[in-house]
Amino acid sequence: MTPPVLEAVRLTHRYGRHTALADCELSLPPGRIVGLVGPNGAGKSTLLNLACGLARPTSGTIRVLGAVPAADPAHLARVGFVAQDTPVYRELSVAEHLHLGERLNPRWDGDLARRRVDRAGLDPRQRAGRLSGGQRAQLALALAAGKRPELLILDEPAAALDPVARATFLEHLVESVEELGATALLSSHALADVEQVCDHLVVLADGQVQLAGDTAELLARHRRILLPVPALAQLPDGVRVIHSDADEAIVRADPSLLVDGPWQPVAADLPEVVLAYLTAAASDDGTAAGSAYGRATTAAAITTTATGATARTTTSKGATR
Ligand SMILES: Nc1ncnc2c1ncn2[C@@H]1O[C@H](COP(=O)(O)OP(=O)(O)OP(=O)(O)O)[C@@H](O)[C@H]1O
Repeated sequence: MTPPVLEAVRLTHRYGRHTALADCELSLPPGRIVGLVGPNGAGKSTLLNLACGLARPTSGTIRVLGAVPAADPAHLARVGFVAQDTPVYRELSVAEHLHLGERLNPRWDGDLARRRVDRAGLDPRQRAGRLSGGQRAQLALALAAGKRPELLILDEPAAALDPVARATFLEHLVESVEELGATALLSSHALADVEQVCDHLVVLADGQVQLAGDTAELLARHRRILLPVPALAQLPDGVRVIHSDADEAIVRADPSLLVDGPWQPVAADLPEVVLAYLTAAASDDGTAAGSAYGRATTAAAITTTATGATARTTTSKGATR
């Protein structure tokens, strides 16, 4: 069996008394574009920082490409990281960034980095401080790709971009990952982006993994069922209601279990499945996230369209896990 690119076992990280990740179990297969989604404060950046070796677990373990993250310079060279807000050196030109990349990275592929810069239409003489947000993100992506990483980690790289810049960035990201033959792990609040480019999904909430798997498989295992509420009680064993409201539910089940009954199963899309898990997680705990306020912010923090329109969301009534 191919070894996982990232493996977390009982991974826990605390900031003082605050637990950001609690006993996380995760195993990411290679060759995927993995979407990491969850509301604000879910622990996404913490997980990505641990994967890059920028932080150490409080307890439990995380292994990346078979070793402790940032175990040595050779391991560091195998992981590319695009941090939140895609930081660059404002005073340096695009060409100087590429030169710096060459000086700092033993596996540097100057041709690839230049090709990415050309493809993004960046002027090598332009200072990074004068680039637009979209151009800065493209430069950060070119620099990360130039390392020829086996794992490319990106923390909400497109969050501040307008819809066109975001679509272009995602297109270039997919091209880069294909060219490198790498795995990418990408955190995002935009479910439409994740639906568009990711073939593996991790849903994180309350510092724990709520759902993980290849998107095609997850969609095959979930259905939206339209039903009169009393019919919930008639669902056969093996059907797990993730979330329900007055007249419909998102369930996890082998579709063959749903063939007979007073319900009507229809395909669920990725945003519907994600929102069902997040709403269920928000209503399960006793924190602000479980309150009406928490549910509202959960839904608002997760947008489903590239233009930021908020998804149809449901109440948490009747959720079972
Ligand atoms: N340096 C820190 N010191 C104390 N608490 C922190 C620190 N960094 C993060 N936290 C807390 O840990 C939790 C997880 O934060 P994290 O940034 O990992 O979440 P996130 O899912 O990336 O959120 P967002 O989507 O808002 O970026 C939050 O409650 C946050 O307030």
